[in-house]
Amino acid sequence: MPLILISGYPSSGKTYRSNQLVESFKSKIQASSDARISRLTVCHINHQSLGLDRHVYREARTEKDARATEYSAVKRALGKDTIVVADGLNYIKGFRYQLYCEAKALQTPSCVVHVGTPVDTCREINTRLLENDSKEGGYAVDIFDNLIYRYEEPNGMTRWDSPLFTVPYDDEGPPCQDIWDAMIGSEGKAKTVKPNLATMMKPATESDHLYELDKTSQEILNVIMKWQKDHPGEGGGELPEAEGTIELPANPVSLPQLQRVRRQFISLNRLHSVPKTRIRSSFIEYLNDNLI
Ligand SMILES: Nc1ncnc2c1ncn2[C@@H]1O[C@H](COP(=O)(O)OP(=O)(O)OP(=O)(O)O)[C@@H](O)[C@H]1O
Repeated sequence: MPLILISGYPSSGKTYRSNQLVESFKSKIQASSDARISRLTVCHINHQSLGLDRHVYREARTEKDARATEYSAVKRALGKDTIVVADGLNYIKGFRYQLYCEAKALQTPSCVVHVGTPVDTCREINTRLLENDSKEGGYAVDIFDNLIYRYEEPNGMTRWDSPLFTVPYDDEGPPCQDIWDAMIGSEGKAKTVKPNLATMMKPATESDHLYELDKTSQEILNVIMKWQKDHPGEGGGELPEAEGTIELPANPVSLPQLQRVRRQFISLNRLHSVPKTRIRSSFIEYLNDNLI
């Protein structure tokens, strides 16, 4: 069932907003006479429920383990009659992308709720929590600064961060009704999502998987660079390829920019392997999402 991915700076109020959302959804479920709705439950997954400590962010290894724990908890809960609220920093774009793929593979919708508390307010809250030695939270200052620095803000233009709901600090609550409509449907009809190429991925068995990822994505980059060279000054363009159309943005794309997206794609698909026959189309899809 649907995935609601919460994202925000450290101490921005992610749990505060998640609790509001969970309460609102529970009331809706309780009040519904539709059997498809009343059998739903809401699963709120966060550091507390997973027994994780904020110190995991001090080291790359412990942070990676914590992310893997969150990932498996979300994946497990998604398969049931459950609305999953993944309340975490979820600050890495690639991590949000992977969770989006998990939801999509189950043909269930997902959205991102960005807790848009400004940095200075987060810092004030964090300082207050630290001073009060609160059990509620508070990050060591260096960890807090580092997480702010690394935060990759959700972008509603990309498939995996959309629909995107932003909650300003002064708002009374998140737009619960809009989120409910997007995830469950205004008529209470369970929403389903069509799988796409990026989500129909199966673990690769080919031993040359990495080689293929590298080679195919480089070929696509060469096509783009050649097109840009042959069409100087032409803003944007659509390059029909055998397995998808590359949509180039109005401004020319530099090679380092393309290489960055390519590296991201390769590292994402090392974990979430795309079959050899779909590498080309998946990479085109990924480029189109990232070159806007
Ligand atoms: N919009 C808000 N209005 C009032 N209080 C808020 C708001 N946002 C956060 N708070 C308060 O700030 C404190 C920290 O909030 P919360 O624990 O939800 O942050 P968090 O982002 O989940 O933290 P963490 O990054 O540690 O998971 C809590 O005491 C919460 O009640």
